[in-house]
Amino acid sequence: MTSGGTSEQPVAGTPATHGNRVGGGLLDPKQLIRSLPDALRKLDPRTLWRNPVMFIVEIGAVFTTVLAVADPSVFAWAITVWLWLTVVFANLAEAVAEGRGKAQAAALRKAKTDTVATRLVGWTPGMAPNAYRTEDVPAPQLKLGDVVVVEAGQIIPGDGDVVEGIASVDESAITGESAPVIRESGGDRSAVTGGTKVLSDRIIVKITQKPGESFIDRMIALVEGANRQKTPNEIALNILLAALTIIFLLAVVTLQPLAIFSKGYQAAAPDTGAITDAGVTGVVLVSLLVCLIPTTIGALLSAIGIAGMDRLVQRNVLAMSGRAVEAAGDVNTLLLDKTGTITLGNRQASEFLPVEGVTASEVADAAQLSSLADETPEGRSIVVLAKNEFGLREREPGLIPHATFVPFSAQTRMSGVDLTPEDAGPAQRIRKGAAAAVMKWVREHGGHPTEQVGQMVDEISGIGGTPLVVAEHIEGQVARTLGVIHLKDIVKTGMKERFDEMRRMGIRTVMITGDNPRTARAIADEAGVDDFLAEATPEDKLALIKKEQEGGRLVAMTGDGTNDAPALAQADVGVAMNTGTSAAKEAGNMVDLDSDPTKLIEIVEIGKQLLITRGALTTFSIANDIAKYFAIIPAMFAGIYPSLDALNIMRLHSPESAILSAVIFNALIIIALIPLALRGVRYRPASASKLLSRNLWLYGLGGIVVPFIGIKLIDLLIQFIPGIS
Ligand SMILES: Nc1ncnc2c1ncn2[C@@H]1O[C@H](COP(=O)(O)OP(=O)(O)OP(=O)(O)O)[C@@H](O)[C@H]1O
Ligand SMILES: [K+]
Ligand SMILES: [Mg+2]
Repeated sequence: MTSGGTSEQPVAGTPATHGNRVGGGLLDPKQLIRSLPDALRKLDPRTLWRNPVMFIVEIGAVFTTVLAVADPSVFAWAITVWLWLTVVFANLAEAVAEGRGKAQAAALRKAKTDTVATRLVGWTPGMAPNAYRTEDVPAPQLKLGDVVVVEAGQIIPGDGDVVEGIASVDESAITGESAPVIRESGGDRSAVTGGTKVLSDRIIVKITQKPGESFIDRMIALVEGANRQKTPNEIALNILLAALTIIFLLAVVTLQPLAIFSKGYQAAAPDTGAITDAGVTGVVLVSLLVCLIPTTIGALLSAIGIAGMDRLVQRNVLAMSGRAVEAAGDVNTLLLDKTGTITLGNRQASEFLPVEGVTASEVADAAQLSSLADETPEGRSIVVLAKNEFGLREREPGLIPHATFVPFSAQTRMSGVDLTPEDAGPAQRIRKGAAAAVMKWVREHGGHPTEQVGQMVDEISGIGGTPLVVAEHIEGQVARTLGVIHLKDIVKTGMKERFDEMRRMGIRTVMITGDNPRTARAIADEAGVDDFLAEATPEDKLALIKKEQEGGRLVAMTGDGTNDAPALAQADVGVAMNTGTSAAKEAGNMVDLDSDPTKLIEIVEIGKQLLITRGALTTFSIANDIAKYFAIIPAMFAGIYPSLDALNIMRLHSPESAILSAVIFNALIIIALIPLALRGVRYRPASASKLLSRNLWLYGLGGIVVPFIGIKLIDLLIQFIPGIS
């Protein structure tokens, strides 16, 4: 059932005009307060142990609480309070990061209204509307493989693929984009999402979701961070942080005999709040430990990961795994398919070119006949052009007796029809498709494609068009080519600039297409990709990805078709277009709701930003801890070894105030860095080594200088607290 291909099809790639939830540089204090209950809940050791650094701080806080109760002092209680605050601040970072997805989850839940579906019983493709029965079932009861009909004004009851018809659909419930999109059977724009609304026409949809596993369900879980798992990189960093924690634990423990020995050796030295004849007090030991272990990055690590995912959601990209986001940051090669990705994708027939001895009308007639059951946009456009230019009637496929339609496949790269006339005349077979495929078919049936066909094919290819050769084989004769159909497709605007940007980021772009090498070259040149692969079958795409992945290189791929699915699954970053087929969406590890293939540039940027932010804050955290070491130790021991006084460059008020200041600074720096962790370090295209050295300087040096200033300022303030010596 062809509904005509003349409908205006919106251009994929219009960026979503989502509400700006990013916020400015500063953290809204209200956000902190709102997330406080969640942060307190996260104090539960059963959840906190997953974060080894903060878990140690919590154990330390429990320990100093016991000590402060047993032997109360202003100092002991002040330290205890600030240790607990350290853990709460860390939890707060994570809770705030998670909280940002909550509003969106609530909006998505609203889209999950329970509709009633009209299920078709005994339906087969091409069946007339009165040949099957319908029944009403509640949407949640739909099973995988059920077929439903959805008409204008109705909500689509579940995720699926359009198997018949074409409709405009309002997907704003999931994309936030109010412009309607076209969903149609046959092509690469067949997937529909439950909860979206059909605005016009009528479509038959085959349900592809299992009950309770809808796209919206998964989206909700995703934006809420419900099933977020640590990525391998995060786990590795956590192990490193845990190892550092153990090293510092040992360092602090060995400090004790040193302190006892020193105190005995320098018998004349007075007791201080930090060191007595019994050695360093428990409270001070814990404080030292907490200051030295990498609490800053330990507190912010998880928030950085969640924020990275969230930044993608804000760009209308759903990443199914954190690992994919990280991989995006390290991508070396980007593979894009041609039709619908680099070009607009509504390849339309524009001309029927006959070979000598054949009329254009004859080519049109054969082309139309062979396309009657062709549900691809190309096939439909051929039927429409033949009708408009030659007045050929649209023929219902069911009305032609003894016709067997041969559907298009990416492997054969042709489609057509086999006709057996009723009057027992010779059988006729018509094929149309990629030049190489059809010419091979002609030769296999005794024919010889003329040179003229080759010239026409080259001419169309040379200007970036897709030539479809039309051929016929009548029983008892040799096959012959009738002519060529010119399919026109347009390269999307702004592609060259985007690919230039990719090149600056160090990413190689490769276009892959099932089209012939000439067309491929013309489009590749116009779009400005680095390389291309033509006449690619799905297997070729997969093989290319595997080859690119050799030696540990990471490959990203965008695609929308079922024939892209194997490649999407193999790619390290597989971005499926939301408009694509369900198979493509299942295979990839990201879905772009805007169906904009150049979105990969932003995805790569966000991935890089995530990696850079994590690296920068790790550098800052470790530099920070080293600085604290030099702030506290001289202050502690200066009373015992007056000669150490030369090292005591910070001139802190007393050992006690030095330690308390360091603990307070250690806690406050977490809060101060939450906005940076959530927003991410700024990223501009540059080589990886340049970025690395720049960040080492900035965050390494900053990490050393900032605590000196911060601790000094806090020390100046707290010396006035009564009870602090
Ligand atoms: N409906 C059709 N009937 C016959 N031949 C077709 C049809 N659609 C496309 N073709 C031919 O088959 C070739 C391969 O199609 P395929 O969909 O695999 O790749 P493509 O659309 O050209 O490129 P891409 O991989 O970028 O989508 C096309 O280049 C075209 O020559
Ligand atoms: K620390
Ligand atoms: Mg295609």
